[in-house]
Amino acid sequence: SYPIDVAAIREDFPILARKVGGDVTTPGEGEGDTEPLVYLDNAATSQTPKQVVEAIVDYYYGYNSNVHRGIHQLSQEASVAYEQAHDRVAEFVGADGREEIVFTKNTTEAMNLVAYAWGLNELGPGDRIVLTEMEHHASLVTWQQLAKKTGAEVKYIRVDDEGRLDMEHAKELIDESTKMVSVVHVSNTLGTINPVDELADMAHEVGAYIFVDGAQSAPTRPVDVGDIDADFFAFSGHKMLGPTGIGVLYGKEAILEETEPYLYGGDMIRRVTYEDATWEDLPWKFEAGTPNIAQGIGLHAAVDYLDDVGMKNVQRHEELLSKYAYDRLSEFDDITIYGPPGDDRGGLVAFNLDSVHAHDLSSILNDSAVAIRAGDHCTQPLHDKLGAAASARASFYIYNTREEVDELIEAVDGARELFA
Ligand SMILES: Cc1ncc(COP(=O)(O)O)c(CN[C@@H](CS)C(=O)O)c1O
Repeated sequence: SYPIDVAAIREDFPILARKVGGDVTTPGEGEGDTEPLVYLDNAATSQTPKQVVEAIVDYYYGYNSNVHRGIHQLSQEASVAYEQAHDRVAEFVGADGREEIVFTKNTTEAMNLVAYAWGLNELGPGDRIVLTEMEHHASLVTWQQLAKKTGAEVKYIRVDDEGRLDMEHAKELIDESTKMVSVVHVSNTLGTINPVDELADMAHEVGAYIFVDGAQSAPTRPVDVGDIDADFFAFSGHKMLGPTGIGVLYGKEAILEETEPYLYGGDMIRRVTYEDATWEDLPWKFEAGTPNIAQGIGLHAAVDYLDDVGMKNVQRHEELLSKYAYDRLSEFDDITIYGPPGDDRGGLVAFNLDSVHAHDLSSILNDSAVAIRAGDHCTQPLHDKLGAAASARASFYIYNTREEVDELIEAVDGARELFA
């Protein structure tokens, strides 16, 4: 049975009562918007509950100020709130404390921070970076380009026909020359849930670090970075009920302590002379300039909201919806679904309807007020491997229902008839 009271949850998301189908040049519901929205693009970005918006409004109405600088009360209140947001996120992912939690713009920036603050100094010819064939461009392109700059080499763990990692191949690739293993926890295209704890052991056995891309896992299941033994773990606030403009890099304190910053400026320094500078304590050393304060406070509220729902309940809800969608899509022999079976995947299903290009399908579904994603989902090499220029993807979250999956199927049926 579904563990979440979706009707109650949906009350917290005004946008889910939206009607669509009208003019797109004027933002928000307007004339011609008559069809109730079915939002199934949560892997791209989730919706935002009132509680998060109100936390941000409270900040701007009540204690907006710059952090770590002013002595006046507003600045102290803003600083306390911003620091407590770090503490709350640390608790959410099982980090030891705020020293291990760097706020970034998003997952992409968190990846680049490690590549350029750690990788540029540590990697060179003869060193190996091990990725997987299912990596998102945020990690794949980042490490690929860093390898070009440093002379390191990149190797990709194979993905099998069911969309799972070939762990024998992983063992082969993760060798003594390996310095970094960067792997997506839950694939945003296949829905595959990777054995990141096993991969962490393999990396540590050869003295390498592991970077876990948690963009699709932190929002959708309990995460404990200690259990995984991740050296780095990244995720984005906008995929977990938070605002855009806030992401998180978790890093083991000892590693962050010995890593030089790569963005310089105010806030991240302790003492500056004309000759040199010394750095602020963690995590501030990695947060140069005025941070996204309101967004950090919004993320704090999002984490509180998710914890109230319960991450095990979030995971279960997603698994049930995803399996239901997988089973219903599997009823058709002209639909190709990518990734593992419906009972062994995260809360998303990427597929193609044989007779209809994914973009056309998405456009037709949009005509039925069903919002899904179509394209390569920032995994172009994976799509090349799948032999698909693009795919359609439905992705679910805590406010979606079985009835919405039925609407998806009905709209796909309609597209089939249109192109039959
Ligand atoms: C596994 C994974 N890793 C990194 C990112 C990047 O997150 P940012 O907040 O954009 O930095 C994403 C975001 N994937 C979106 C946009 S391509 C999707 O529709 O699938 C992701 O899914």
